[in-house]
This record gives sequence, C-alpha cells and structure tokens, in this order.
Amino acid sequence: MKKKLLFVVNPMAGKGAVKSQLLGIIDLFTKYGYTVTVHPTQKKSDATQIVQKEAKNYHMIVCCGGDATLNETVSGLMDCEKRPALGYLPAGTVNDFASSLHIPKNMLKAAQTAMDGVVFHCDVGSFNQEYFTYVAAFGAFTDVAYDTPQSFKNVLGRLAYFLEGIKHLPQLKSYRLRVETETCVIEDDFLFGMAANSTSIGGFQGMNLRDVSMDDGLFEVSLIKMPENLAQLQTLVHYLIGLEKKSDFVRSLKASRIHITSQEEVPWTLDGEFGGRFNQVTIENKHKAIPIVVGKFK
Ligand SMILES: Nc1ncnc2c1ncn2[C@@H]1O[C@H](COP(=O)(O)OP(=O)(O)OP(=O)(O)O)[C@@H](O)[C@H]1O
Repeated sequence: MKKKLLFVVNPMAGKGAVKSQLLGIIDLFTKYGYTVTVHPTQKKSDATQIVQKEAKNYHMIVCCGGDATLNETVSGLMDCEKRPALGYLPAGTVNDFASSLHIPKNMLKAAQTAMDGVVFHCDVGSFNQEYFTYVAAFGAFTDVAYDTPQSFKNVLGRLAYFLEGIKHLPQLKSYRLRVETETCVIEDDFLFGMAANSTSIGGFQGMNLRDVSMDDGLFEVSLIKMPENLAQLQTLVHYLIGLEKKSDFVRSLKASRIHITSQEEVPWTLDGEFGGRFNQVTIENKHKAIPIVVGKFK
C-alpha cells in the first residue's frame, strides 16, 4: 500500500509564494512514494479542523504557510491520539520557528527536508484551551507582529518588528501581575513577558534564547519590568537588540508550568497572532508532543 501524505497549504501566506512551487513540491513527495492529498486552507482555523478530522488517515502531514498555519496544524495534531510526523514548509515572512528547527527558508528545499530530514519530538505549549509552537507573549511589542504591514515586513524582515516596537515605546503600558511557576512566585509591574520555545523571537536577539532546547520540557520565560526613565529604557533596548548581555529590568527563568493572574485583562499573542485578553492564564509545556521532521542539526 502506498504511503499517504496530507499537504495542508495556506495559499495566501507570504503573498501566495507557494503557488509557483506547488507542482514541484507535489512531484517531490510523489517521488518519495507518497500519494498526496492537497488541502488549500479556505479560512482561519481550517488547517486545525482538517488535521483534527483527517490526520488519523495519513502517514505524514506537511503544512505550508506562515507561523499561524503551523500553529493551526499543530493545534489540530494535539487533538489527535496518534500523531503522524509533521513536515513544515515556511511561507511566511519571519518564520522564527523554522529557523530554530533548521528548516530551509526555500520551499522546495524545505520539502526535501520533510522527506529526508530527521524526526524531532518537539515541545508544544498549551495556553488555557489553545496551543502555541514557539511563543506566548503579552504586553508591549506583542501587537507588533500583527500590526506591522505585510509590505513593511517583507522589505525589512526581522528588523521591522523591532522598529515597529520602538514606535510604540512612548505609549508603553505595564501590568501588575502575579506569576507562579514550579520554582517561584513573582509579583511586579511588567511591560512585557513571554514563554518561548524557540531560539529567535521576532528578531530580538537578547532574552537568553541562544542555548534554548526545544525538547527539554521547559520554556524560557522572560519578564520585563517597567523602566522609570529614558536612560533605563535605553539600556533595556540595548539588551533587547543584543548589545548588552545583562539587564536589571529583565527577569529570565525556565519553567514547565506558569500561572499568571492580574486584576485587569492582559492582551496576549500566540505565535505572533492575537490570542485574546485574559486575567488568568495557565501555560504548560507538553513535552515532546509533536514529531516534526527537521534539518539534521542534532
Ligand atoms: N484561504 C485563506 N484566505 C485568507 N486567510 C487564510 C486562508 N487560509 C488561511 N488563512 C489564515 O491566514 C492567516 C495568516 O496565515 P499565515 O501566518 O500562515 O501567513 P502569513 O501571515 O503570510 O505569515 P506570517 O504571519 O508568518 O508572515 C492565518 O490566520 C490563517 O488561518
């Protein structure tokens, strides 16, 4: 019996970049012995629904799109009892997660990796009832990814996120939070916070993400306190862009479970998309939850 592959494609991602590559990609999968079913996603959450329903009938799932399509596909797989291997062809603008997993940016090369790469059992985050693959974040900067115009992102790439963030600095707002992990309880006013499972987030090079492992069952948690004046703000920005190694305003720790409560509702993003406003959030690391085919880096 031939192996069956479900290819979930967001035709709109990255300005429709996949369209000219589609035949070459399907041809490659076929050469590797797969019968390919292509599902072009029709709307938000379509990838989740098709994967929830169909994954059990396939030997492999490959998704193609930006970070949101990967998130939706992974969310669908998380609801399956048996999870087939997942391949990922990045078609978005920043593709933080693909870089972390050594998946090539070129779609045809990424398709080759999906066929002959290695299976890596990657951690996934649960966030209340949702999932994220590489980052859940709140506060300043978190609206940057979805506020930045597509054309601006394409021209400036990762730097766009940072520049857009700077624009928002004068309106910075902090949130009074109680953060509980398995090792500590912290109460303070925070400007920004994130639980990350990736070696690079939206172009920010700081935040202690360089020696991150994506299968250790732990998130890298960074919490940024509110600077009191411009000089302090400048040292913080230097830290965020990698010019300083330490910052008094950043608290970094590792945790597998994080519970955050606040009086007022805090806006969150999950993998760069708006995730809702909450005054209670529970984030848990689902250790080695997804078998994803990656470049040979281990
Ligand atoms: N046919 C479609 N038409 C419009 N939107 C779609 C369609 N299929 C999927 N979507 C939605 O498009 C949104 C963006 O998808 P995705 O992140 O994959 O692409 P992108 O925005 O180009 O990438 P990035 O954000 O990484 O630059 C997601 O919310 C997804 O659910």
